[in-house]
Amino acid sequence: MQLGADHVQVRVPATSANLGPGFDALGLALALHDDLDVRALASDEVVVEVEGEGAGEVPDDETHLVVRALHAALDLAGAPRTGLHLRCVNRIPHGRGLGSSAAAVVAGVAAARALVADPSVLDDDAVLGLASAIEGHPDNAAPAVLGGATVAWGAGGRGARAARLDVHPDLRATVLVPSSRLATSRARGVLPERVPHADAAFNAGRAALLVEALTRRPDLLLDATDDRLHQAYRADVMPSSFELVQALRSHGLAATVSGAGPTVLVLSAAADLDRVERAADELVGGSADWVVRRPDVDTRGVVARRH
Ligand SMILES: Nc1ncnc2c1ncn2[C@@H]1O[C@H](COP(=O)(O)OP(=O)(O)O)[C@@H](O)[C@H]1O
Ligand SMILES: N[C@@H](CCOP(=O)(O)O)C(=O)O
Repeated sequence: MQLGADHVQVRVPATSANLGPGFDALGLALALHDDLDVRALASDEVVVEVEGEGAGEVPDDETHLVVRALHAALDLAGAPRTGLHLRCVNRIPHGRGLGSSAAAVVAGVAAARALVADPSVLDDDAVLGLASAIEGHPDNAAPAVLGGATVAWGAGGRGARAARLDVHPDLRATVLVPSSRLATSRARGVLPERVPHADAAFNAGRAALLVEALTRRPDLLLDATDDRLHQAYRADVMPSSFELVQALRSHGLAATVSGAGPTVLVLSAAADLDRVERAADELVGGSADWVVRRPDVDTRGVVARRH
């Protein structure tokens, strides 16, 4: 397989995984994007420039996450690894539970798909499978690839799979992003090996209800986002986020920890945005530790175009 282009641009969304009860399964794409400009070089040199989130922190060589994913995708497509000039404009905050690492991996794989002569060898299933294998979380990778809301699952030897849901046009997302970071690996490390059967049953029902709430009945969001499988276990490593989720829920708002935290996500109907804003203002308004944002739902997923 040869390359079919030497210059591509990629836009990839942030994602919020779990959405409460859908641990490791449900996710939502948010219109907060990283932009990448990728040029294949004739030499095997790798040059990485980063502006915005992660600048001065992430590697600037072939160990950079985007480059690693791009090279792995070229390998999968049977295309030669190439030198690269990668320029990233990053807006997704790192280590906050908004899927920055999944976005980086999906962007790298999508860039490879746009670079190779025959993109069909890397269809959406292959992109999702490879991205999940590299990053480990199909619940983030799936909405980053497909946009909208997604249900992801591991299909044994067939790798990760996902179904896309069209979210209700009235669904709105508000994120309360703290200044502190929490590595996903740390937040996974505090989870128990086993959970009570009753809690598993509780979450199965709520996750099923959440599909209905996301797509047809936003009025059900408060009940549908309740969870017993991960957030309480993680409270000690993100006490402020856990308290904030509880306080928002006591106001009747569908708040959850976003991904592995510490960002807090509030899902609501458009008509309830004023209530969300007032509660956020009451709870974190004026605090230098929290930024409140209201990204649209991203319906496209990753987009890559050749130049
Ligand atoms: N755009 C990016 N480019 C390079 N590395 C990235 C990028 N985004 C995330 N990473 C890596 O992933 C780490 C964050 O991953 P993780 O702990 O899973 O948090 P998140 O919830 O943001 O995905 C960063 O510290 C960085 O090492
Ligand atoms: N299901 C995972 C999701 C991790 O998302 P991230 O955005 O925090 O990386 C988990 O809850 O561990």
